[in-house]
Amino acid sequence: MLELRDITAGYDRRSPVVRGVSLRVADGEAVGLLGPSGCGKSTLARVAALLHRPDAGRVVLDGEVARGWRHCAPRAQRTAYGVIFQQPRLSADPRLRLADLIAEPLRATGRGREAVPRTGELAHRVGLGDDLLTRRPHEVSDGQLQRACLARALALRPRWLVCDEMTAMLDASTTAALVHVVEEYRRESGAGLLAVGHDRALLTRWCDRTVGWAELSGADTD
Ligand SMILES: Nc1ncnc2c1ncn2[C@@H]1O[C@H](COP(=O)(O)OP(=O)(O)OP(=O)(O)O)[C@@H](O)[C@H]1O
Repeated sequence: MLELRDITAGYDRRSPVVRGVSLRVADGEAVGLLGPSGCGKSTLARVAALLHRPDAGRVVLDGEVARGWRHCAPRAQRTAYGVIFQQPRLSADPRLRLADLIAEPLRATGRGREAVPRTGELAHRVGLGDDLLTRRPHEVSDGQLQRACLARALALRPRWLVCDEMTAMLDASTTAALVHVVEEYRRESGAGLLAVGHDRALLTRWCDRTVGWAELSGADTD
């Protein structure tokens, strides 16, 4: 279970963007979080993935209260997540070839020896041809780079996926392909999913249930 308990978070303690929000994602469940632009969905998603320390409240991951954030999170908790953001160019090191980008989490956790076979397998899973793996981010399209970012997110076989507007920049066929990859992975691994977005039709189709920001926060938006 991934639990967000009474989370207050933001960038200025005097005016938090997330106020007293609670949300649970059960093991293996896919929850869609809908809300208008700027309401705080990404901030909450980053808190859920231990990437942003909340001002108040708790994140409880598989029964354990999270006490560290970003690089200070315990490795077992950090590596329990695969996170995919809206803009792949902001989350990809421009110097890395796609193969190295995909293998980054393996190398960072001392599993570099698995990198070559796993990279091939992951690239195949997300539909990236071998010819693209030697290119750098500026030499591929947004959709191709997002495929690589999804492969990277799956590299450590996470128990939880957090997709923050993963498909917002993509066309319909790439969107369908990436959602399919996530669902295929979830079927075989039992991973849970928190998918954030503002496309109601997509999230309703994709997730077991969707919740609106207003239901979480009592705000009158959504
Ligand atoms: N690093 C930051 N520093 C200061 N304010 C920020 C920062 N990131 C986001 N904000 C502000 O926090 C609020 C919530 O932003 P957030 O990105 O969480 O919203 P969102 O619901 O995900 O929006 P969108 O759907 O447009 O991505 C916005 O008003 C935004 O301007």
